Amino acid sequence: MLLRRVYTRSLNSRAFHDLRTYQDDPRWPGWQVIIGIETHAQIKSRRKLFSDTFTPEGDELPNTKVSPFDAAFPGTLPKVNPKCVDLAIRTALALRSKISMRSSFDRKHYFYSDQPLGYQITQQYSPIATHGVLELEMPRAAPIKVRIKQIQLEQDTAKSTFNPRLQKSYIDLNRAGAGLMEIVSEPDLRSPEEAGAYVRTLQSVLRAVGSSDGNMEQGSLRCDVNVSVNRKGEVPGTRCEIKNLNSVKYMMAAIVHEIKRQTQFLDTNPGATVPQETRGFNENTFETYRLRSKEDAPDYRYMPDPNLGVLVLSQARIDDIKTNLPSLPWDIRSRLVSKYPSLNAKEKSLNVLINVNSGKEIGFDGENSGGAVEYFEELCQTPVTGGSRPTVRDPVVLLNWLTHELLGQLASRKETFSDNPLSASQFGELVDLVQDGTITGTSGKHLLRHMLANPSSRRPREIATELQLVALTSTSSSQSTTSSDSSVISELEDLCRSAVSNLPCEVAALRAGNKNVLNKIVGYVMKKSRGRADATATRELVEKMVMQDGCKLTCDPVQMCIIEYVTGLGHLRDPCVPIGAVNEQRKKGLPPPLPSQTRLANTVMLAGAGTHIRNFH
Ligand SMILES: Nc1ncnc2c1ncn2[C@@H]1O[C@H](COP(=O)(O)OP(=O)(O)OP(=O)(O)O)[C@@H](O)[C@H]1O
Ligand SMILES: [Mg+2]
Ligand SMILES: [Mg+2]
Repeated sequence: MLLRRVYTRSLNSRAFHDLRTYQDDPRWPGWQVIIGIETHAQIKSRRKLFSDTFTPEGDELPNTKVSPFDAAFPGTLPKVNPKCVDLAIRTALALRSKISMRSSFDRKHYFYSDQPLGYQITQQYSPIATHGVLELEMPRAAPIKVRIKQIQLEQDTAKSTFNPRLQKSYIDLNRAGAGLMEIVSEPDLRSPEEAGAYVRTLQSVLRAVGSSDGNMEQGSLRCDVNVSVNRKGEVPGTRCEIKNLNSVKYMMAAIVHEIKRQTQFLDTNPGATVPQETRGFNENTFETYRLRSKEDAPDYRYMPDPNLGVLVLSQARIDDIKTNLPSLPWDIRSRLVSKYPSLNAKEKSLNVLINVNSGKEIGFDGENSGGAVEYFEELCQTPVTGGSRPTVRDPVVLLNWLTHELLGQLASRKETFSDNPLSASQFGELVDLVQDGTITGTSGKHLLRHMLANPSSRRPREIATELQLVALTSTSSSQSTTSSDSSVISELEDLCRSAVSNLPCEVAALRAGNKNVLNKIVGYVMKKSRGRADATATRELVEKMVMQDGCKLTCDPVQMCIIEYVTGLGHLRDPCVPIGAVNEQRKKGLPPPLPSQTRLANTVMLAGAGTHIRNFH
């Protein structure tokens, strides 16, 4: 009976074109662009959709994670994995969809070597969820609501690789039968940028609920993009579908090329419609190319899968999943911003934190502890370490250290947040040491590197002392008691004194009023102190030492001019030397020529005795 049911394709043709007001785009004036995206997300379930074989993680040998059912042995039967269903329900709830209490599976027939069964089991006609919404935050524009047409469960295919040298195709069945969710949007997107924002937002939702890695580079998220164009006020054009895009960048480039191709076609063929095609994208030329036309489109001969009954869900199961649904990115963001208003200006870093929290390397079957947001909140809630009175930590400083330094250093160690060996209390203390001036920012980074490489439960202050990272500072600029003891002060003074005597030209230029060279002198001290010197204290000390003789020119202006000239500081603008002559020497790798005595004398005369040399420049 069921087998005889005839299925017809039905495209949801709600009047989407009048949902959004037309906005002219200067890149293609007079044209409206309509985009709808089909996303295939690998479900992060420990086992496959219809067999109890483990889902491959990507690093196993080919054909080692295959059950007889995945290899389509006759007589084997599918059995729905409830974990995949639960994760699809989580996704549906996060996308505010209507969950179907009864859904069913169809066979979509096509014959290809990566499809051992000869058909894919999917939910084309009675999907697990429909009528969802995904809201996109757009920079400098109102948020956009994208309707989700449906979410369907389906099987992944095997992987085929072609060896052109041997002219052979290899099939790896590991991926065959792994669980996928196809998330189909309504055609509510109007530009490549909106399409990019849609995929990124969807990724963050999938990661937040733990239903998929959403990783395009590794193939756990793949997109088919449908694009059509129409002239302002006209009905939507025919869509072309660009298959299998594996990065947001390529997807946006494919859309741009497709818009240009379709508008050009309509301009040069008045009255014609764009032929409906399935297209591919060439990652080298950034162009789309024809794969097949509507006429050659396969007839999938959909039919209900007779081996799988109706998938019936209970309200209690849905309610239970809803109660335990992890926080969604936008809820986390608004909670953090309302708690710590200064974070409002740190949108990018907040996004990084929230994305990490959702965990790129999320656990199987939705076991996602995430934890980055929790870690951050613990940092913020703990008062500054060691103070006599409890002082509140600055959330902006903590967020910067967490997203830039901690995550950056973990990434350079090829590790992720879940590998972080520092407790919130250790990391917080490290930031406190930098904030109170006990160690410099550079030393803080060094200390962090050391603590990541040598995990222990030791306190950062103890390690900093052991590694001799305590900042070199002066009494006047020091805020911390520990760092202002006489030994560190005299060490800084010694370093500054040595800089002053080792950099005579820079010192002379500084005396002449060229404040820019101060950075060079401070840099010298920094280097010699291995980043321990406090920059402000060093600046103050150097200036004091250099200016001890007074800021006015004490030496002969001619001599000063030569010093400035020889050091190359500002010689390009030195009226003593013609620029052509300087460049000529430069090309030969030689120092600039000395000015003639007469020119020099004129220049010095122009400067006037006692005037700072910088006045020339
Ligand atoms: N005029 C249009 N312009 C751009 N996109 C459109 C237009 N009409 C529909 N779409 C989009 O095309 C997509 C159609 O996807 P759907 O899965 O329903 O069908 P399909 O592409 O025919 O099937 P398959 O899953 O086999 O690829 C949807 O994302 C929809 O929003
Ligand atoms: Mg589809
Ligand atoms: Mg499609």
